[in-house]
Amino acid sequence: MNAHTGTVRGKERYRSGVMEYKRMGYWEPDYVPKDTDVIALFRVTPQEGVDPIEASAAVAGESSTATWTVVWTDRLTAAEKYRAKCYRVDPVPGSPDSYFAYIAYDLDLFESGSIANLSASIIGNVFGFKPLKALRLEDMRFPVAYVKTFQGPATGIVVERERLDKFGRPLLGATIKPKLGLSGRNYGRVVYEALKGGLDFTKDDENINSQPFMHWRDRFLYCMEAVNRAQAASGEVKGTYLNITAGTMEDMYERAEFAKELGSCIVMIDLVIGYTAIQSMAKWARRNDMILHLHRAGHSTYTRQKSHGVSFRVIAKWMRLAGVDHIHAGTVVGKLEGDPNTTRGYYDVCREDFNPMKLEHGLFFDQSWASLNKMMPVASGGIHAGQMHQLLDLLGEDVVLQFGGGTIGHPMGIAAGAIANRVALEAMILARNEGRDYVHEGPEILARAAETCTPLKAALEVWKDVTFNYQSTDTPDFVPTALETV
Ligand SMILES: O=C(COP(=O)(O)O)[C@H](O)[C@H](O)COP(=O)(O)O
Ligand SMILES: [Mg+2]
Repeated sequence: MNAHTGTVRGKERYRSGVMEYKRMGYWEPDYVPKDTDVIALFRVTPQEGVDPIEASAAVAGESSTATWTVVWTDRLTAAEKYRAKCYRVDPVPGSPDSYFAYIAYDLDLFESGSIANLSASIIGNVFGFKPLKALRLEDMRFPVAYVKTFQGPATGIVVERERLDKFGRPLLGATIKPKLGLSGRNYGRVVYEALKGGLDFTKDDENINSQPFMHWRDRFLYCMEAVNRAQAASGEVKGTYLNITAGTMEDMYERAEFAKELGSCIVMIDLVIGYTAIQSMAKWARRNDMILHLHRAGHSTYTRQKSHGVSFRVIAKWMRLAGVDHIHAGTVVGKLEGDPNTTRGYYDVCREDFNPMKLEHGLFFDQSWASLNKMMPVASGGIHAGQMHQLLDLLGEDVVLQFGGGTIGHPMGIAAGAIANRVALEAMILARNEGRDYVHEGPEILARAAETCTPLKAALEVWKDVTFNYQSTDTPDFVPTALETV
């Protein structure tokens, strides 16, 4: 036995019976993670009376090689290597019942290029484990050797901008509303008005697939007619995310092929199709020069609560590996959950070559992306033209700003809604480029632009009081404090 860790070794280790996970070798406080290890950080809330170290070692055990009892067949394997090692357990600041457990996994535990395999290990069983009251996967660090086994975003931000011929500003989009019920022809009219008015993209909603009121082929045909007409009218490249989500892979491929045949530059999938389907579509998108938009439909069922589930930063990392080009990543100011600091961390995962550890943004590890393409984050959900200065400040330039209600709900019509958003954006970009303090002067810059743009004036008037100021549920655990000097 190792006196320091309590790990049992030799013949005793494999005596039949039940042994604590920490004694079986899943707790190794002296372990220094290798550059090639995958690392996972869990927020562990043990049941009352359960030792946090044992609870964390159990997570390491059950997410790698262990079961509830000693098995002699371990001896037929390189068990010491394959065992995941919990090497650090820290109390969570301000939360006396939970602990951050750092667990290292040898690279050989994972199949190359498979999110399904990775997630089956890391989140496969452990979330239902009885000694734990709750468990959350907060963050992961992937070694370069593993990152390189994935394709990464099919197109990437740089090539997307080149294909669209749009530079130096965020892209503008809109989700077609109402979400359900429009016929193909009326749907196409909304797309046309929004694109002709000045948006770059329109988008199917997450639950628009092929319903009795509008079969998918009708939607694709009318939408692409709208795109082509709007391109001709504006002289700009336009796109509409045709949602190819369907009940089977065969149906998805059929829809994707039809979108391509009609000349679409972009297709869309929902997160609910599953990791393997997402990776298949990313490969299809790469082969077919298509931008791949991902709507994170369903994510809040497991990402929103801090004590249990999977942080969206982990989903964002998995999706960059899996190879989507666009990912919904939050708006901060809109109608859906999004703490500014936590959201900033997601955006960094999408857009940086290298993420330095930044606890105040929820990033627990340095992460190199090894030249994988960057993902374009998409800000969508309850945003409007009056927030343009905040959106530019909080989310930056490489982002799609998507105004669904904030385009289609405009009192003067859909095209006017699009004009309002485009003029607000261009006024703000101009102010930024002129070096003005556009964050503080934002309302004034918008009001000035509205003097010569009636649609913007109407948008500012109708949505002037709309804010969504609620408490965030997913805030970082660490805040920077000023260093005291004497
Ligand atoms: O339909 C919308 C937004 O419509 P609107 O612009 O009218 O509010 C999107 O599905 C949500 O933004 C998704 O949320 P998230 O982007 O956070 O995943
Ligand atoms: Mg939606």
